[in-house]
Formats: sequence, structure tokens, C-alpha cells
Amino acid sequence: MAPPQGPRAPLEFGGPLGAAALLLLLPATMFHLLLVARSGPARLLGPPPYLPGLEALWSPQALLLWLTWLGLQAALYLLPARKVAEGQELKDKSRLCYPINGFQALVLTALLVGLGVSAGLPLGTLPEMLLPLAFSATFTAFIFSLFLYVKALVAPASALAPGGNSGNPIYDFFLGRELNPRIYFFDFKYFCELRPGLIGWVVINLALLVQEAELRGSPSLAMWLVNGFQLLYVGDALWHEEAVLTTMDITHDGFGFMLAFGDLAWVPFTYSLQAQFLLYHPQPLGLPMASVICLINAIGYYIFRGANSQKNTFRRNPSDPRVAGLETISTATGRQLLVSGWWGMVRHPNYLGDLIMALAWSLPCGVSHLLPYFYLLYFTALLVHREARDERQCLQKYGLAWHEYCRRVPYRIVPYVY
Ligand SMILES: NC(=O)C1=CN([C@@H]2O[C@H](COP(=O)(O)OP(=O)(O)OC[C@H]3O[C@@H](n4cnc5c(N)ncnc54)[C@H](OP(=O)(O)O)[C@@H]3O)[C@@H](O)[C@H]2O)C=CC1
Ligand SMILES: CC(C)=CCC[C@@H](C)[C@H]1CC=C2C3=C(CC[C@@]21C)[C@@]1(C)CC[C@H](O)C(C)(C)[C@@H]1CC3
Repeated sequence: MAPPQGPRAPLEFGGPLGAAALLLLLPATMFHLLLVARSGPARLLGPPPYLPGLEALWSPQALLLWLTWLGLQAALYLLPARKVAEGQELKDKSRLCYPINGFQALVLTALLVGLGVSAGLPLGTLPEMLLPLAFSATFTAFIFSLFLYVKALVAPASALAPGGNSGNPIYDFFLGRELNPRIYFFDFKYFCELRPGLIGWVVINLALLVQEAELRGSPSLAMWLVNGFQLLYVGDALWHEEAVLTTMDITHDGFGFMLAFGDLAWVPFTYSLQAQFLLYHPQPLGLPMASVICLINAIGYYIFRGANSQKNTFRRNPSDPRVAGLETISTATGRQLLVSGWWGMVRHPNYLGDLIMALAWSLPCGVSHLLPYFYLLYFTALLVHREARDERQCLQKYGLAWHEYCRRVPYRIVPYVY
């Protein structure tokens, strides 16, 4: 059994009390959003329109559907992959292997959903099941996190994450103890981060579009835009699946309730909020405004993809001709930091692009309600917090070289603002 690592890693998220509060607050917020999106006033701030009883939340059919969905995605994960990629080096100097077949899973899911619809599958009824489906996803995330917590008790110390091993069970349950929990080749964190939640988000959006078409004759332009933008985002994530192997979630964070709930429940049921809002609150949108919004999304995507690809190319091969001409700072670890190109503009250009896209996803919903802007507000808070966590880790890793980088590139996310 692995001993707890003690108080070496500083506690995050407000320690055990913060973690306990988030354990309740995150699911409560998700259900609040689901209830408010379908209510007439759609007020983000204020009490929910009603408190659902257990009979509105618990449905064996929804649980069965949810488990079938997880099973389908797990089966697609196990299909032969076009490539097997190596992850970052671990504490014991080994590297794990990951199948690169996420985009294939998206395409096969689309084919299966298409076949199902043409055989009479009532996709348009899915929006009515969102509440019990979200409940099933939350329930499975709790049970799964318990399993992960217990599994970590028998994991070797070298398999534990730097945080999440404080010895406080609530804090460790929330943050996650084991870095890469696996059964043979099946990596739970990698699977959850990109498959059931992200692809589920796209399917929920599509079901909302289908139901809008059934209700009003055709989907609105606003609904098309939200579906198109978010499909591009998910498709991009799966196309560049290998890049997720260098994100903080995979390389640093343990797998516990925060990521299990985030991946399985929060992403599909709250990231589809704009499409949910549009189904119940149709918004007029003219072509000129739609073109401006498309331009905003394109700018955001250009920055997001450009910055992420530049860093990934550089990390994989610094002498790649696409990045070889960029200015760099050497660090004591032997790794270099980019100080020109996207990473010379601000210290997190990829966050800037992501935030611009988040704005473009809300704008089709008009400006009469705050609710569709929830994602933008939450995401700003998430990225500001994430950026602070990343800066702490980079300072620890790179010391003086990081100070030099901060001096050369003083702004964090938005040039001349923050
Ligand atoms: N939609 C959503 O809900 C979310 C989306 N995201 C998105 O995920 C993507 C990944 O984000 P995230 O994992 O947080 O962080 P990043 O991809 O920004 O990775 C940060 C790491 O990049 C490396 N790095 C930092 N500066 C430089 C530099 N100048 N030159 C070279 N390497 C540098 C460091 O690691 P090292 O030096 O060790 O390589 C650092 O730890 C982002 O686009 C973000 O917007 C993130 C969270 C949620
Ligand atoms: C509030 C709460 C429950 C927090 C948990 C945070 C998670 C929802 C996010 C942490 C990092 C994420 C990433 C993506 C989705 C959201 C979570 C899981 C991501 C898969 C979205 C698509 C991107 O292209 C990405 C692959 C870069 C990204 C990785 C990080």
C-alpha cells in the first residue's frame, strides 16, 4: 500500500473544506443550469424554477442508456488505432502508450447515430431525458471516483500524482490520487478526458437541433452556429488527440472526482447550455450578425490552434523548420521556452483563443439573457485559476529562466490587459 505523501504538495482549491464544498457545488450548479435553461425566465442568478423530486432525476432507462453510451465509447477506444503514441516521461523514467483513435471514434459514433436515426431512433426525445441522464452521469462519476480512490490505495508510490495525496480522504477523493490509473492498456483518465463527455456533448447538441427542427419546422441559424462551432472544437480536440498527452490534466493532476465528474457530467451537460437555451428560447439572428460571429470564432480558433500547434511541434522537435527560427530561452532542465511567435505575445495565447471562441458560442443566443454567457464566465475563472497553477509549476520547474520569460513576456492571457 502506498503511504500518503504528507503535506509536501501545497493544498489547492481551498484544501479539504474547499474540496468538500466543490463536491456539492459542482453537481448543484449543473442541475441548476439544466433546470433554468428550460424555464421561461431563464434567470442564471436566482433560485431554480422548482426542485426536482427523485422521480424526475432517477430513471433506470436513463442509467441504462448512459451505461450503454460508456460501453460503446469504451469499445471504440479498444478498436485498432492508426497510431500508438508515447506519453511524457514518468517519475520512474518509463513512458505509457496511448491509442490515437479518438477521431475515428467520433466518425464511427456519427455513423452509428445516423444509422440509428434512419432506423427510427427518436434522437429528438433525448433533450427530455437530460435531467435523468445528468443524474446518472453524476452518480457514475461518484461511484467511479470511489473505485479510483480505492484502487490508488494499492498503487505503488511512483504511480501517485504530486497533489491529491495529502492524507485527507475528502481532499484526495476530490483531486485524485493516482496519476494514470489503468487496467492493462485501458487508461481511464485519457479515455474520459476525450471520449464519452466530448462526443456526448456533440450528440446532445445534435439532439437539441433535431428537436428544434421537429418543433419549429427547421433549426434556427443560431442553433446551426452553436452546433457548428462546438463540433469544430470537439473534432479539433480529437484530431489533435496526441496533444492532450502534454496537458496538465494528464501529466500532473491525479484522476479523482474533479476530473471524473468534469469529463463525464460537467462537459456534456453544461457545455451544451447554449443549445439547450436556444431550444426553449429561440433567438432571431440575421446574416450580417451571424457573419461577424463566424469571424470572431475563426479568429479565436486561429489563435487557439496556432498557439497549441506551435508549442506541440516545438516540444516534439525543436528543430522542426516550422519552429526552428523562433527565439528561445534555455532552462537548467535542458528544455527551452519559446519567447517569440504566439508564446512571445502572451504567456498563454492558447487560453486567449479559447476565450474568444467561448464568446462566439454565446453571441448567437443574443444579449437578452445572462444564462448563455455562463460558459464564458466559468471558463474565464477556470483559465485564470489554471494559469496561476501552471505558473507555479513552471516556476518550480524552470526557476530563474521562468522569471526571465515573465520579464520578456509580461502579460498572461490578454495583451496589455492581463
Ligand atoms: N474547454 C475547456 O474546458 C478547457 C480547455 N483547455 C484548453 O486546453 C489547452 C491546454 O491547456 P493547458 O494544459 O492548461 O496548458 P498549456 O497547453 O498552455 O500548457 C502549459 C505548459 O506549456 C509549457 N509552456 C509554457 N510556456 C511555454 C513556452 N513559452 N514555450 C514552450 N513551452 C511552454 C509548459 O510545460 P512544459 O515546459 O513542461 O512543456 C507549461 O506547463 C488550452 O488550449 C486550453 O485553452 C483547458 C482547460 C479546459
Ligand atoms: C468545473 C469542473 C468540474 C472542472 C473540471 C475541469 C474539466 C471540465 C476540464 C479540465 C481540462 C479540460 C480539458 C478539456 C475539456 C474540459 C476539461 C476536462 C479539453 C478536452 C477540451 C477540448 C480541448 O481541445 C482540449 C483537448 C485542449 C481540452 C483539454 C483540457
